[in-house]
Amino acid sequence: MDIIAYLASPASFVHLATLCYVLGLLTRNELILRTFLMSGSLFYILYYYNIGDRPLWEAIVASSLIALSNVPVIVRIFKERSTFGMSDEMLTLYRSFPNFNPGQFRRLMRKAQFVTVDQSTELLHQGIQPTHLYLTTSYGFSLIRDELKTELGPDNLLGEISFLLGGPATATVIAEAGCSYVAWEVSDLRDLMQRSQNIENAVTVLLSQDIARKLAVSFPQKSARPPLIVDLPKAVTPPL
Ligand SMILES: Nc1ncnc2c1ncn2[C@@H]1O[C@@H]2COP(=O)(O)O[C@H]2[C@H]1O
Repeated sequence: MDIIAYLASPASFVHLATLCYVLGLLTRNELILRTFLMSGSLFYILYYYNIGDRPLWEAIVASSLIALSNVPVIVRIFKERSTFGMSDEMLTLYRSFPNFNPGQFRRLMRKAQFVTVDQSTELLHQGIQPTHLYLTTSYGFSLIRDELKTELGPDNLLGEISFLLGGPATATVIAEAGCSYVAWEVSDLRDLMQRSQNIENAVTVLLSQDIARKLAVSFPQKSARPPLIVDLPKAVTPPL
C-alpha cells in the first residue's frame, strides 16, 4: 500500500490514535499528556467515522466526551502558566513576585486589597501583633523603631517579620497621605497557605528574600535573641 493510500485509510487513524495515547502516557508533563490524549481521541473519532458503511455514532460520542473532558483542564493549565489577560497594573505588580507562577499570583491577588491613603495612617504599631501584611507600591512610608526613623519606598513588604515569627511588630509604620499599598489579611494568607503547599512555599520564600534584602543593608544595634535551647531527655542505652 503506498503512503497516500495508507494516510487516507481508517487504519492510519487508529495507528495515529494509539501513537498519541502511548506518547501521552509516557510523559509526566500534564499539558503534553492531555494534548496527546485529546489528539488520540480526535483520531479515534475519524476512525469511527470512516471505518464502516455508516459512522459508529456511539463510539464517536464516547470519544468526543473523552476529548472534551480534557479541555477545561488544558485551559486551567494555560491560565496557571500564562499572564494572558492580566492588566498592566497587575503585570507591573507581578514583578514583585518573581518566585510565583501566574496562577499562584492570581490566587494571591484575589485576597488583596489595593489602597491609596488620603490621610496619614498607621499600618503597624511596634509591639502589637499585625492583622495585615502589606506591600508598598509608592514612596511615602515612615518606619519608626524606638527613637530611630527612616523612609521607605515602593516594593517593600511590611509585617513579614511578625508573620513569620508569629510575634508583635518590630517597628511602627505610617503611610503618609497620597501613598499606596497592597494589603492582605493575615488570616486570609494563612488560610491560602494551608490549602496549597506550593503557595505556602512561594510565600515563605518571598518573605525570607525580603528579610534577607533588608538585612543586607542593616547593621545590628543589639544581638538577636539566641536560639531556644531545649533540654532533651538523655538517650537510654538498651540492655545488652
Ligand atoms: N530595618 C528595616 N528595614 C526595612 N523594614 C523594616 C526594618 N525593620 C522593620 N521593618 C519593617 O517594619 C515591620 C514591622 O512589623 P514586622 O516586625 O512584622 O515587620 C517589619 C518590617 O516589615
